[in-house]
Amino acid sequence: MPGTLQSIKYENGKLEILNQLLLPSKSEYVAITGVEEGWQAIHSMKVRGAPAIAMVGCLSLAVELHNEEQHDKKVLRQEIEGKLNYLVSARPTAVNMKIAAEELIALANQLSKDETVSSEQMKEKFLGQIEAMLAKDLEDNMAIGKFGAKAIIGTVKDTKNVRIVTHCNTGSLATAGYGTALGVIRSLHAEKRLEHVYCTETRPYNQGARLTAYELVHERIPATLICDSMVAALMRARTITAVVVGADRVVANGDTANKIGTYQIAVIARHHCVPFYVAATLTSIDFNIPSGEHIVIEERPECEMTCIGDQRIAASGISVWNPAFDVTPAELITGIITEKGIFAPSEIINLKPEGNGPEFCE
Ligand SMILES: CSC[C@@H](O)[C@@H](O)C(=O)COP(=O)(O)O
Repeated sequence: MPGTLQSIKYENGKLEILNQLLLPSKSEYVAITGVEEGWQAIHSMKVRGAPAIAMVGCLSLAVELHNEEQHDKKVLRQEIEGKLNYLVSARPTAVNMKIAAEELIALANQLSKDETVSSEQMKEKFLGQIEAMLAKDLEDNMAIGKFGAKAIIGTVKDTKNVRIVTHCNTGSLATAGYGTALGVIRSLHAEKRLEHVYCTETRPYNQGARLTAYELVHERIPATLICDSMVAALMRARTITAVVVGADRVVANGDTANKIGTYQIAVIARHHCVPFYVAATLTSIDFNIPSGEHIVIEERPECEMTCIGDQRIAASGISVWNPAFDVTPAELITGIITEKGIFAPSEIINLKPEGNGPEFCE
């Protein structure tokens, strides 16, 4: 079993990512030497998971800027804006890259107007900001882990241990480290309150079977893999304390886009009276979108469903619908676990920073 869970390595203008297409059988890093390779790595899913996508995108720009000399601040500003907007286009559903791009473009605008800042200083401050994002994501994930574990432990009597269901991959591989939903599971395990975690395969791309299972085995967390279609049977057969999943985009009314299959798990959880939590950093919240029906859902190639590796498993000639994400409506979500604490979906709007985005009414 390969020995590392660090998906992103960055130092001094050098970026390497763990090629997640090869996991779990091979642990191989690939160098990303600029924005074009960053875009390709995101698009081809060598790196995936909303926070990791944003970090690799921004760091691929950092690599390019690090290695170039630019004496004109206006040209630098234009280059930054153009390349960040290009990176946003690599995958449509996760919002983190878009939010990071907006923040960095605002910083570039401000620095380019500031006459006390030279082009070299502008570049340095800009690169410093990108590097700080990596550290902040890790810190935020640890806070999510603590808040989530405390809330879930609070729902059980005495010192009873908990059983969790999770979907897709939200761990170290999808973030700067530790993870969001998987961070909550890690924290429960660290506090010795986790009896067992059930991770779904996450058809058709199998992030659960390939990546989450890999992380859980690596961390020696007691875990069992199930097919996505087994969640209802599991909830009937065993007492499940809570479901915890991640998010690619949380919108203003608390509706949440996440990996395809999340919605059906939320429906099943409601039927079985199992609390359903979404764990996400504030960088996954899109206040500009009023409700889930407006979220653009990425559709992936047919072959991801019809084949396993090179082997075709579906009857040839059958048509295929392969949306990569679905939307869980706010009313099925018990709480959204963030680095600032746990909020009901209806409270998410209160986290909106002053002046961020248009006002809308529903
Ligand atoms: C902390 S990662 C949260 C989500 O991005 C994750 O659950 C997910 O849906 C990832 O989808 P992917 O298609 O693998 O990028």
